[in-house]
Amino acid sequence: MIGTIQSYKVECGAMKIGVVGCAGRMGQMLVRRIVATEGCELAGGTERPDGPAVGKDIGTLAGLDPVGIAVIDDPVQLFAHADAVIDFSTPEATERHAALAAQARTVHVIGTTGLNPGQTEAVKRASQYAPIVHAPNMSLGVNLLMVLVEQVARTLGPDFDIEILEMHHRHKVDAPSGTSLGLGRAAAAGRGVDLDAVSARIRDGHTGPRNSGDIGFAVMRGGDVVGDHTVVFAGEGERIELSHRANDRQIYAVGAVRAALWAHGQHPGLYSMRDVLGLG
Ligand SMILES: NC(=O)C1=CN([C@@H]2O[C@H](COP(=O)(O)OP(=O)(O)OC[C@H]3O[C@@H](n4cnc5c(N)ncnc54)[C@H](OP(=O)(O)O)[C@@H]3O)[C@@H](O)[C@H]2O)C=CC1
Ligand SMILES: O=C(O)C1=N[C@H](C(=O)O)C[C@H](O)C1
Repeated sequence: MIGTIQSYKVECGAMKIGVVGCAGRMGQMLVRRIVATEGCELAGGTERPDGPAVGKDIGTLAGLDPVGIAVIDDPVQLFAHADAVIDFSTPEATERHAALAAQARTVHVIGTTGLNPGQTEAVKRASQYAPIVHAPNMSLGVNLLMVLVEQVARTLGPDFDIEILEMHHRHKVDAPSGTSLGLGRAAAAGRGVDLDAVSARIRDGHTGPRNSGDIGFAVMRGGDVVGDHTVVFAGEGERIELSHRANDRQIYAVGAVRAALWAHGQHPGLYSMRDVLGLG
């Protein structure tokens, strides 16, 4: 185990927010956002044991001036010390972190995607003891898109086929994206069906015609694309497309810090960005 926690004070009485996976693409964004946000104080950050960032200054890693806090590899310390911990890491790490949040009664904001059903269930169990915000996408735009998709799916009904397309950068490891699956759940809710019963995630070879009522997914990976999502409603003679394009990861960090501030003082429970943003 390396390092100890010593907060970087922004202002007295500020909310102490820690970042697990603080050297990652999102981790660095989050560190910058916390330091820049009034009412927040950077509580520290972790990386996995033996990770190359352990022991380095968190601020320097995020492209800031040094903040005098070294990256540690012990999440127990971080969860005990922080008021909230933001987690954009891996499904395995997130499952362990949720148990620590429950133990320490610390707010846990989870952006990690690709959790399997067991890991999702573990997060749900942990939320009996701590406020947890879990969302596959923290941006205002995407969460609004989810509301619109549900409304459009409800209005159009089954005559319109629903297909969900996404493109992400070459480093992304899970597919379809958590956001695509969230959009699929929104469309399924609009239609009053269970997504698992209607989702078509792989098409290859002689597939036969499209099953009526399916919600289809298509995935592209390449370059440095931050995150593009389109929901297509294809009918006879016309097509509606609802799209969101992310140009900057900052939108996710803004949402995650907002979620941490919102969840502070909430009762234990599992919350979504719809709760945070008041989108119903
Ligand atoms: N909800 C949302 O709005 C968004 C969600 N995401 C999701 O966030 C997750 C992370 O994405 P991204 O930042 O691009 O990925 P990165 O791989 O860049 O970052 C993840 C970081 O977590 C670290 N990590 C791995 N295991 C542990 C551990 N046990 N303890 C602490 N840190 C650990 C990784 O270290 P190492 O590389 O050494 O393994 C890495 O630095 C993905 O699931 C992605 O889909 C992304 C953007 C927006
Ligand atoms: O890995 C990413 O980058 C992103 N992941 C999230 C997802 O899986 O939906 C959110 C966003 O699209 C970026």
